[in-house]
Amino acid sequence: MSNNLMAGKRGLIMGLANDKSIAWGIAKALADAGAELAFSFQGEALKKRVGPLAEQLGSDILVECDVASGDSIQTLFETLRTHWDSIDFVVHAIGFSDKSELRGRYVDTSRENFKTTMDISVYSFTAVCKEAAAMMNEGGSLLTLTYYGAEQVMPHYNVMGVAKAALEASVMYIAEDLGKDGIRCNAISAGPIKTLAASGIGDFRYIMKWNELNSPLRRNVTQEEVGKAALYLLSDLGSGTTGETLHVDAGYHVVGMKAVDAPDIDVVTKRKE
Ligand SMILES: NC(=O)c1ccc[n+]([C@@H]2O[C@H](COP(=O)([O-])OP(=O)(O)OC[C@H]3O[C@@H](n4cnc5c(N)ncnc54)[C@H](O)[C@@H]3O)[C@@H](O)[C@H]2O)c1
Repeated sequence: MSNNLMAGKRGLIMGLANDKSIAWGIAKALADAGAELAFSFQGEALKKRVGPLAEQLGSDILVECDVASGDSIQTLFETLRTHWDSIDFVVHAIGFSDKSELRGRYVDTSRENFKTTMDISVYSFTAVCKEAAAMMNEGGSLLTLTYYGAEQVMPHYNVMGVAKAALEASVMYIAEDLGKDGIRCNAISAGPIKTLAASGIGDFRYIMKWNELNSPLRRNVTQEEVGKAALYLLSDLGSGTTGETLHVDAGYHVVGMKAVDAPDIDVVTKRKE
């Protein structure tokens, strides 16, 4: 399904860990639409995974960046400037929390993990947007990834839910700050997808099954579907949209109660095992 929606556009993908990452679904859709891509990766250990994937999409700009460090974010953009004069888009597909706190009660969250979760999952997007905007012209587009746990309580999502609520609020404030320069800022609220980060969330299989049985489309979404929505928000198709959190969740966010045709989840789980 190739198209030219991103022809002539250059952008940075942050948060690619492997071919299950949401960032991979987005990167593929953008490359397919003609975008030129650069990738950042968290640490040396990930380089050997991210390198071959970037190569598959014709990219040879690979820069290490740990978003916990302001210097590292600055170095990333300085390095990008040595390759490109300007940038058209950034995808921020990064989140982190201590997985021992992604189960049990939110009320037990430690101060230390609260701060780390907010720093990596929320502040980093703001810091990245500031650096990216300085390299962007009118028409620039910034995108982050969020989850429904920001709006409603989801089992085990705990402090990540609080962080995603803050991230969605950041999207609105960034949209206002940068809108005057013709730069847009949006989020995609993706339904549950089996990735490395998701495997840290308690009972994730149960959450996936519940969504599959109860979302209006009666299935889960794929990385590719998130990629298509990202293409809309990052290309000129989305030129009138900013400050938005777009749900790509098979419609799950509109549901208020278990579907009448959804079987009892315990029965399903037992039948599978
Ligand atoms: N998988 C889901 O069900 C789901 C649903 C909605 C939203 N999201 C969000 O999508 C985004 C991408 O996650 P994913 O599910 O693709 O998992 P993933 O594990 O593939 O990606 C998470 C990425 O975050 C990066 N990261 C973590 N700490 C970092 C740091 N300090 N510096 C730089 N990078 C760091 C990791 O290196 C990894 O590449 C996250 O924000 C996640 O919360 C995921």
